[in-house]
Amino acid sequence: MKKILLIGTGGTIASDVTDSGLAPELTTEQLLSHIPGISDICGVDCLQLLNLDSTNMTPAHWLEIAACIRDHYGCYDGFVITHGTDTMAYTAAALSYLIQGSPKPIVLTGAQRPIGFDSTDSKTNLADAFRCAAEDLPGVSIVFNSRVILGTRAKKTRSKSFQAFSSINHPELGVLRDGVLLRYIRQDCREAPVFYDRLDPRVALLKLVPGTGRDAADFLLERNDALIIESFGVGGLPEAGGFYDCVRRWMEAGRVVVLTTQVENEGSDLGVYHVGYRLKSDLGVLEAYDMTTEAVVAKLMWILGQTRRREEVERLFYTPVARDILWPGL
Ligand SMILES: NC(=O)C[C@H](N)C(=O)O
Repeated sequence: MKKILLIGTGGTIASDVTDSGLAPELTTEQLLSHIPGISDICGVDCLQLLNLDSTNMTPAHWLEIAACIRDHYGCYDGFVITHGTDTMAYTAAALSYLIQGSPKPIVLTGAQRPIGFDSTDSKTNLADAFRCAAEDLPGVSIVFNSRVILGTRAKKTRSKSFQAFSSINHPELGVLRDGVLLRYIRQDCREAPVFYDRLDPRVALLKLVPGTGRDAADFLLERNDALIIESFGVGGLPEAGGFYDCVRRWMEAGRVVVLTTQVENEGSDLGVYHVGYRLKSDLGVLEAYDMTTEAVVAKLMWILGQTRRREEVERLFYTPVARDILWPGL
């Protein structure tokens, strides 16, 4: 029987009612006690790493989770991480860069309703996560509402209903039907994973609204090593307001600027319109293409944790990791 390590980090799944709203209180042992049939699926050891609402999760916590998996990697066949849904897609992306090519499953799950509630998605999601962790499902994925989503492609697209996550610009890896995993795609993996233990958290995100001027970009670029600008449509920057000068100046000062889009599906294509064309051809900004913003954030933190050399940053950014970027022109 497969041996799985359950790593608890908090979230709604582990939450209980308090005077000031739901808060994570349950331990991993208490979570497991809600899945009486678990011994038919796999053997489980419990490890309580954190107990946080995922709003409080930081890049330092991502490093802690990755280090925990590295420390226990040899002793288990797979890993289940219970996590809040609000920032689960960021953690899944971060783990995809911090633990590359894992032949063993690293499965994140959580819930929209606490495990102790009469109506809850917690039990199904947790049992399904164990089923997946005990299968041949390499790499980092999110198992939620009977779907398996690649760690680099997940996005929380519903704040309340059970179908909380979507797979963006990539098919789902599989589905669970009556507790059986039907795997559509098997992620590539190596014989042994490559672990990383450094991130640069100085990565900021600016979402444009019509009329946004350069002040906000200047403010963020002064204080960070990279800025992701979520612009409109296939991408571009407003021609009024000094954005081009702002980006040029900060790139000359060594900052990394990435253009992406606020549109959820199909990604950027900066060369199409005049408002985007020069950004690439003259200034050399990077563009996200079909990557999720969550993956861009985590990838930049991972890259800048290793190097500041411009050509190396660019090479790593456009090199696919766990199918995070699949733009045909690359
Ligand atoms: N459904 C959830 O888990 C939401 C919770 N606020 C969290 O992200 O920790």
